[in-house]
Amino acid sequence: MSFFGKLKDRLFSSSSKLDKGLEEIVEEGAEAQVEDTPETETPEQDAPRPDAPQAPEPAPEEPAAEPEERPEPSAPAAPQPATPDAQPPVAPPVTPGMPAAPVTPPAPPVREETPPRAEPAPEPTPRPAETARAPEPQAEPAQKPGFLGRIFGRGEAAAPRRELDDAMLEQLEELLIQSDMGVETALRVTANIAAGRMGRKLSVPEIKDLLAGEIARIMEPVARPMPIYPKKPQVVLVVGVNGSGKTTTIGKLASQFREAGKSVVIAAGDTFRAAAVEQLQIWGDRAGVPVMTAPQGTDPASLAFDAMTRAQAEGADLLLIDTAGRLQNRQDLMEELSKIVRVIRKKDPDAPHNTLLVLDATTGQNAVSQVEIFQKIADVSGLVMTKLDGTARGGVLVAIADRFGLPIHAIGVGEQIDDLAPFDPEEFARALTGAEGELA
Ligand SMILES: Nc1nc2c(ncn2[C@@H]2O[C@H](COP(=O)(O)OP(=O)(O)OP(=O)(O)O)[C@@H](O)[C@H]2O)c(=O)[nH]1
Repeated sequence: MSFFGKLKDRLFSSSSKLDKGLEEIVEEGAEAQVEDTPETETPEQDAPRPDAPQAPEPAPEEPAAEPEERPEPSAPAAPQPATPDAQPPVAPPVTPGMPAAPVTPPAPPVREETPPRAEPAPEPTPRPAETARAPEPQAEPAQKPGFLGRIFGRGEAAAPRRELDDAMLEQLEELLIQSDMGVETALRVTANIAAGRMGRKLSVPEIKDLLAGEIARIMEPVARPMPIYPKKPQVVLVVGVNGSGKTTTIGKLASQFREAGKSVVIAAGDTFRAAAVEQLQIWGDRAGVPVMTAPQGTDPASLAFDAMTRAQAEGADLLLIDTAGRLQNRQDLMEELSKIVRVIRKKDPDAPHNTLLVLDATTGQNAVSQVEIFQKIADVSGLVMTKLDGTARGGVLVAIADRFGLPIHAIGVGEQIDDLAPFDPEEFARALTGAEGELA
């Protein structure tokens, strides 16, 4: 099984939730009109056809309403020409399109870059929402006749279809909101799906493909591997609430970097919790990477300074610093993090070169407020979303991408050391929606 096949299998179970919801929505208004393909298989040039009588019968429950009252649909879910500028998000050996790294599998979800700091974090975050909106509505048929041929019925058998009207759009919005996609994003996605399709009859697989296309479009701009600089050591500060998966992610990253030929040092910066330090030591052993610890209660900044000194002395490529995640006392945490930063900057004014925020997908919308908070207390440069395996709440990543535009460097898809995968927007969109066809 290919890497991505495996990933898809393990990637969360949101699709089952969406699946069920979509089936209910379509079946609710579905006509048993199965053989009425003539109307649907040759969609006219995309002009909204609110009044177009679609099928001989039975009449749709509600006449398709004017699309105007929806948030302005800006992008037809027109087939994207595979985002010409989309870079392969990560550098796993099996990722198509990546320059075959000299290093062998599994390469870390990182990318070699030249300039130190300065640019990476605040990358001109084109609001993905904006980017997500395709420039202009274009006529679908002209772009993907094969896809439309399939979507609109040619030779397709008995999939129930429902005419796309306002009521159905509202239900779709609701479903997406329930899938943790957030209100704004859900509205935008459904508006884009509606563009040029009002009055058309859609089946569940078609809606999934459309949804997946919209989601992939939102996620593409943020799918970026962690930049790697020629700085020694490159300092990566790892932040996030307790239990989000920081320790595990540090272990997985350390292992991947090592396999990619980098020398790594880990600093166990959550010095107040003995258990956290022990866990990190276990992960360090697994990854074959030294873990610097300090007696319980030591000032984390002092440990970070020592770790920096050691990493510099040893010429280490990377220093991964774990931190505490006690948001209960935000002020303390903020001071602790700023002190760590102040201290390591004495050794390297550009450090930390990356500040990774680790988020737990199972917390749903809570992850959104964690991004907000950590952006305030730390200069977050990128995200890792953990526990996407087996949760039905992966939709929150779409909301986060749409709202914050922070790069998503990697995703956690299990508890084992190699369960850190590069973030692939299309794969993610398919897994989230259960889409199997060509993405619109
Ligand atoms: N299924 C799954 N479990 C994960 C993943 N990442 C981490 N976990 C589990 O989540 C739990 C918490 O992970 P930790 O790495 O200890 O989290 P932490 O943020 O370091 O937590 P503290 O040590 O309390 O600060 C552990 O049981 C991990 O095995 C993932 O991607 N998938």
